[in-house]
Amino acid sequence: MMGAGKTRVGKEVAHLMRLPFADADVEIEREVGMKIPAYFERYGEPAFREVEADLIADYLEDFDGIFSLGGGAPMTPSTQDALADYIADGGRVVYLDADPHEAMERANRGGGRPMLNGDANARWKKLYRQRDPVFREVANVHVRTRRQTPQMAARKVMDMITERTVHVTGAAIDPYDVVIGEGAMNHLADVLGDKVAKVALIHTQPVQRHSDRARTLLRQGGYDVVDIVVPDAEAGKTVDVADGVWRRLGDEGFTRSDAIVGVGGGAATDLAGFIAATWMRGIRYVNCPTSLLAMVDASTGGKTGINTAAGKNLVGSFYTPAGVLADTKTLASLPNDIFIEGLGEVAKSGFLEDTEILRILEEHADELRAFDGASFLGSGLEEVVSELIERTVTVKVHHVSADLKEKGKREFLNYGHTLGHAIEKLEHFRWRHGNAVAVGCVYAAELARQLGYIDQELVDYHRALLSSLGLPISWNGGSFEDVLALMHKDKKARGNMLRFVVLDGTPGHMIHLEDPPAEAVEEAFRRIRH
Ligand SMILES: NC(=O)c1ccc[n+]([C@@H]2O[C@H](COP(=O)([O-])OP(=O)(O)OC[C@H]3O[C@@H](n4cnc5c(N)ncnc54)[C@H](O)[C@@H]3O)[C@@H](O)[C@H]2O)c1
Ligand SMILES: O=C(O)C(=O)C[C@@H](O)[C@H](O)[C@H](O)COP(=O)(O)O
Repeated sequence: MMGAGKTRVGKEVAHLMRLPFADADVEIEREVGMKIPAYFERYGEPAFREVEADLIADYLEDFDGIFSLGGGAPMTPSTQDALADYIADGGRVVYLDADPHEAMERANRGGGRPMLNGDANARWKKLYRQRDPVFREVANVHVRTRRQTPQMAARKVMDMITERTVHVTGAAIDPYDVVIGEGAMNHLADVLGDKVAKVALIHTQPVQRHSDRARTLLRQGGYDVVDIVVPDAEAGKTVDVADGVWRRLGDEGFTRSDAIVGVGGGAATDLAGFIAATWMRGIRYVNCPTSLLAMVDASTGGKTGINTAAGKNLVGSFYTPAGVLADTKTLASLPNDIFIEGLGEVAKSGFLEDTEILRILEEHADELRAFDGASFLGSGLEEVVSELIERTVTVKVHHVSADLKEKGKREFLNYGHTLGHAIEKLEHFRWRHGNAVAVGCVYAAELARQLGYIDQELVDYHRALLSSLGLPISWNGGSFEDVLALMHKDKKARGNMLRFVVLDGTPGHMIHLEDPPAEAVEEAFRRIRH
């Protein structure tokens, strides 16, 4: 809208992002050789809109930078089409949604606006009623800037236009988005919506500073926040901890109009999702993953659960979140070893579907292995990691969308997990999940080679890639008998039949392997012991 600060904020964004800036009105005045009010006076609005639409079409084609449009421009149908094409090509169209009173006041102060001739405030309000729904429709980024300085608004715009979003949909899934980027957590209130009253913020102690931020955002959004700190890592994924949280929800009077927000690594988001799935048979929840592994895998797809004496993740439910906000700012506090662990699931997704992931991992192995949260934000590595998160989540979403309840295709996401979960259990969860999965992928590759599905070169490639990332490729813990017993309890097993997922030929081609010969299962195990 007029007075929203498009030029001022646009210039700030351009400055922050070191991009050129152009203002449609300034460019039109240059082109027609006169001021816009004079042009309106002489030729009328329709002629002006024509010039404007042509100029905008040219800029959308050729200009790489931040381009500020006049408030009336998106009302022209040809400009709406041009903006839709621009978005289809990956562009961002930002609706800068300012406080109406502030915008009106600014618009009047400037003067020289032909659209506000007469009673300026009444004209502004009328235009707002006409334009607001159109702006919402044509923009793919909606930035609310109430009570923000131009610098704050610019920072918010920059964060939001550099975000990546993966949309999740499919049979029996209420569609939701996985938003990846610095500041993604700012969407919390938008995702929870205005029907929710109370929010239980479930998190662990090591991510306190991130849950503090979530709490502030929730309170600003008008929610009543109940802070629930759970034991860290796998110690939080137990029935006793779940019981403690259920009691707390009962004491606080949580009903079906309330919600859960999970902040933390995969263990915390698995537990938070499980609580949401079970409390009153299901309430709304949003995940804010803070570890790489939780961002690329655990927070999305709706597998929620806890561990029991019988094994890892054996109790749980498929229960889809309302949204996932993977705020890369949180990675600044992530220790190096936990970051590297997350690369285990990233590599897994490369093997199973997206070979570009493997290429990126190879190219950036040294930087990834040396990850340091303190220097991560704003570094070149942040862009690489954001792309890896987006690609890995996309692989996950392909499988989840096609098969939420894991009847077939989704099982491919379990590459490396049949042995991986057994290792975790036998190591009493002192081994991190992603590390166990890395060894599990080498095991699955060895098994596939035993049975002639892949060649030695691909097995060697597994070892070379995973170790270049700092991931383990062998395990010398429990006995084969112990491992075998646990692999029989894997959720892919049927009756007494072991089932695995393995590669067939090359990365990107997964198959189910049912009841493989016992000698091959054991020989592959021998080969991961060094
Ligand atoms: N539901 C699923 O689809 C799915 C998928 C993959 C893994 N998982 C589960 O996820 C868990 C593994 O997740 P994980 O690797 O995140 O482990 P985790 O949750 O145990 O987190 C590892 C450690 O990192 C800390 N941490 C997390 N983010 C941090 C941050 N930004 N700064 C500082 N410390 C931080 C945690 O508090 C914890 O101490 C396992 O339980 C696994 O079974 C679930
Ligand atoms: O989402 C899935 O499906 C997966 O299998 C993803 C795995 O990477 C993840 O570790 C999951 O938690 C494993 O689930 P489980 O059913 O084998 O416990």
